[in-house]
Amino acid sequence: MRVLLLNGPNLNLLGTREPHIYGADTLADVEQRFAAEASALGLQSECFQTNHEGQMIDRIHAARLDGTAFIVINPGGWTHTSVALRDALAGVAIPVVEVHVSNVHRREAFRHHSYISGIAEGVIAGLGVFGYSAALQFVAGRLRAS
Ligand SMILES: O=C1C[C@@](O)(C(=O)O)C[C@@H](O)[C@@H]1O
Repeated sequence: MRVLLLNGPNLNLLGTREPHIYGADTLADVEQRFAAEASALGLQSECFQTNHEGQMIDRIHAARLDGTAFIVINPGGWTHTSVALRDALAGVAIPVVEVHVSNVHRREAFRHHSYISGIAEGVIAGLGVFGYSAALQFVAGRLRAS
């Protein structure tokens, strides 16, 4: 069973970007932990980050054909702007967990709306980078049950 971790724009800057909001862990830390935890749960995983919306949409389309059973995605700023990203996720019909490092609901009003939440199985926000691990635990339980 393969889980795909997707990170959108600016998440390559984790660890240096606004650390008071996003913490000190880098994207490499997050991806290494995700791969190790997935493997311990008996899951295959792949991690992908891009700052380019079209590349993200192409990666999501490819997931339809590469055996991806679940997508964990932090869509970054596209959360609040991208109908196209939502359509791509809905179009491939792979279940999705949406993760935000920060508590978007405690931040600026423009972060309160997500185009992704309406097509996600669940949403995690504000748990820091632990949110990725929490998502993975949920996914492992779901895949075990199926
Ligand atoms: O880039 C990001 C990161 C974020 O998705 C988060 O992980 O908290 C929250 C978004 O509002 C923001 O644009």
